[in-house]
Amino acid sequence: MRFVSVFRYSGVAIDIVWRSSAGLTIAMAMVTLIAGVLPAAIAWVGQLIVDTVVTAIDAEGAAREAATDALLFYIMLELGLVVLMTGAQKANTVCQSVLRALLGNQVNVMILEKALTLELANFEDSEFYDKLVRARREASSRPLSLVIATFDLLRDGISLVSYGFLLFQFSPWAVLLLGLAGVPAFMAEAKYAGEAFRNQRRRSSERRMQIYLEMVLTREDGVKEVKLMQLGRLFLQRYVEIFRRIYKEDRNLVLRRGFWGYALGLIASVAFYFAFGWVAFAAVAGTITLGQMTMYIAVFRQGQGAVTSCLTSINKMYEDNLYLSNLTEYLGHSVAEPTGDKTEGPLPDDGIRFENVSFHYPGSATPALDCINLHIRAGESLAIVGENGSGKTTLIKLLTRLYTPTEGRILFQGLNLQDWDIDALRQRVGVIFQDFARYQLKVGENIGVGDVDYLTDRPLITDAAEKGLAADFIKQMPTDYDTQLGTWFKDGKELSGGQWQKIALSRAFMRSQADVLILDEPTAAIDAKAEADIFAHFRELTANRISIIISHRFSTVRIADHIIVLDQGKVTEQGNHDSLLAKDGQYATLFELQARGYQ
Ligand SMILES: Nc1ncnc2c1ncn2[C@@H]1O[C@H](COP(=O)(O)OP(=O)(O)OP(=O)(O)O)[C@@H](O)[C@H]1O
Repeated sequence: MRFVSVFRYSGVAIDIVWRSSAGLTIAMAMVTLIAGVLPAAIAWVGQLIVDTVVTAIDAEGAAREAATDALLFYIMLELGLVVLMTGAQKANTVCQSVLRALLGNQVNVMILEKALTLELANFEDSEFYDKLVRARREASSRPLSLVIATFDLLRDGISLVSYGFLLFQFSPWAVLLLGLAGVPAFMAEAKYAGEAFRNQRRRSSERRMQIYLEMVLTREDGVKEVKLMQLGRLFLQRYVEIFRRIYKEDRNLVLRRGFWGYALGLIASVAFYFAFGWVAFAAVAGTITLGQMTMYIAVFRQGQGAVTSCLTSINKMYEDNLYLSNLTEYLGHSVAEPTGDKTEGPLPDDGIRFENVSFHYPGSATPALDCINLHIRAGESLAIVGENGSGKTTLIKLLTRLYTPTEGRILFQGLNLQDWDIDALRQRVGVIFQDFARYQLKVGENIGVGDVDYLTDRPLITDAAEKGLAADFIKQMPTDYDTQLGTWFKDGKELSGGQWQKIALSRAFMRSQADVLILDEPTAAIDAKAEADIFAHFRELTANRISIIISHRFSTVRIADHIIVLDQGKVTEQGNHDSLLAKDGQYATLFELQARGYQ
């Protein structure tokens, strides 16, 4: 039955909460139990009070005195129970506040730890990425909210059972009436909450588009084009259209839900006044005392309140389940086995070999790389040229094991990349991609992250900055290497595109120990003179290492020992600059085109 599904993730949520703090979870469970039983106990003592008052009115002498003593005792008892009850409620709120902070952190850490184990491909999968973003967005509230709703449901369940127990003494039919009167509203709520839950799930991609449009319209990197190309109205219109579609569905649901909630709520009211009359006439007939009458009426009213409260909890649980299903799917995502434990290869001087390597991006029909065979010898510099989309960056991604070849294998020092310990492999390879990171950190840290072991090694960082030609402009910054970069944080300095590239290049120069250094079009925004200087440094640094450069500038490419031309994922030509010119093929054509442009 669908209703049972509201409990589906309660176990998961309780487990997460338990791991945040076992003590607080137990405390919350105890408090729930107390808060569940006490209302019935309070109603029961209320009955004793009224009956004792009636006895005291009728009694005289010693009997009256005994009755007033008893009355005093019951009032004190009632007071004690009420104090306990409010204490339990307060303790519950306190536990929730403390747990909220602990739990938010716990869930966020779980999400981020998982993110560290994921592959690049996961981040490029839109649905999966959406799960990650949504999991993070509501991490601090949802698991606790589900636990609270579950506990509230239990508390109301316990209250209902204890009310039932009291009512049973009046008549089993009254218990049945209390139960049955709530059923229609219960069923309707379960149905509509379920529908709302499924709607939300189905709309996930529309919501994602809205979030994306919000981002483009409000973030600094999108705003420039939005203004200049006058895209604001268009995007806003799309945003509103999505809202309208969603709103229409939601409005219909809210109207139906409201109507049935009212209609079925009437059944509960009729049932209550029927019970009222029944109990009152029983009191008039003398089958129950005045105290019992007050108690049964209170119990019936509170019982109906508990039923309503159960409905609210179920409703919340559906929403929270949506979140938890997202979180557990994300956390349960199976991660490819970390392969390999070797920290060096059998042939240290063998360099890198691609043997019949092909690669398809997930869901793509055409291969991004098609049967690549390549040998990069130790100490050799390689340049890769080719048109946009020819597969240059993909080749680097395979070499750094961000992806695994679909066919063939890549060997480094005579050992298949898959057999390398991933950390050992990445220690040996330094790479700066064209879409390098611009960390909103200090300048020194932005360079130091090139080798985290030397994150704060100022002499090394200064040296790397000199080689990357960043040192000059860093010296002119307010607090040189301690200057905050970017616009996100206070006193942050924004850099020009070329300056950011120089920072990224300096980061590459931190990797002075790496065996392979790769620059993927890192100099596009850098002026020609600076580029020549940087490559002179790069050559110096990589004299005995493998260096790989992807560039569209032939002035850079021509100095490489070996050049390959990629075209639609295939190596179409290879050799050095002179031999490729002599071949008079694609390389020669591209070279001439560029050279002519400079004339
Ligand atoms: N993450 C990805 N998912 C799916 N396809 C991709 C992905 N990245 C690249 N591709 C596709 O793979 C092919 C090769 O892309 P790649 O980025 O390797 O080209 P490139 O030669 O580096 O191009 P450029 O000179 O523009 O940087 C392209 O057809 C591209 O559409």
